[in-house]
Amino acid sequence: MNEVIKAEKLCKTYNKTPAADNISLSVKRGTVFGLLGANGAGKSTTIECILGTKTSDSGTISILGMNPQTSRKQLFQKVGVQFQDAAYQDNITVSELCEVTASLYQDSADPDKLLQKFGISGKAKSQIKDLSGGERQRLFIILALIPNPEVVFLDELTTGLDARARRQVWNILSSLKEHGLTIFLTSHFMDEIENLCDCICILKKGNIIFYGTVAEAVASSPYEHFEDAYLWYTDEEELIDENF
Ligand SMILES: Nc1ncnc2c1ncn2[C@@H]1O[C@H](COP(=O)(O)OP(=O)(O)OP(=O)(O)O)[C@@H](O)[C@H]1O
Repeated sequence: MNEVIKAEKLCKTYNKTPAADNISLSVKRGTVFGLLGANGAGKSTTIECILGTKTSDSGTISILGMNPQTSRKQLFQKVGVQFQDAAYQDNITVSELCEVTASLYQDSADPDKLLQKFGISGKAKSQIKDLSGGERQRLFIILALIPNPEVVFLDELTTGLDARARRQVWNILSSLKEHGLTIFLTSHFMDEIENLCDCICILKKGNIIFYGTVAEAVASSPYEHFEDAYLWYTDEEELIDENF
């Protein structure tokens, strides 16, 4: 099956305000899909509806050919999710958390190898509360990869990582993609999007305002650089100008 994620006419409203308004998207196996938009544009809402952790008001969703609402157990084994601000017991160590996570899956990856790959094997015995922001962020990506997932959702992928760690994460994800992993990510860093994404979708107030490749986004804008084009699509440039 080539189409790993398919959402059609997805709608979700909070107190009569649409957070996702008629969202349709499709993600092919072994590709990286980037969902972009300013704070509050509707990215998390869309992801949560796709994952089935939020119920959409209308529309249809399928992941790996399954309905996320009715096939939660099967999907749990095949879908990895990186949580932001996940609430973990603070006095648990990195290796304990990895082991507990691995025990939930039938075919888990070796946590020690992942810790090594992401450069935090030296922190295996550290408690979660003692990790730096960047180390926590890397740990959250590792936890999402422990299920050996077919598709992984990475929310604000490298927020808090230093330049070297970001490059390292990009390289690891590119190599996992080469091995067939499908990646659905959000990020506020346009260099990251340019580097990783095969296809992007830009949201504004719950609506899709651009869908296609980074090159197409630039070509359909008055700008030469993707970040300028992105700000143009989202009107963030105007907001910045107004503030000065
Ligand atoms: N549970 C909720 N109840 C009411 N409004 C909500 C709820 N969750 C989100 N919203 C609103 O829906 C809109 C979309 O929020 P969402 O979290 O999906 O945006 P986002 O693009 O993920 O933002 P960010 O980049 O800041 O994480 C926002 O206006 C937000 O305030």
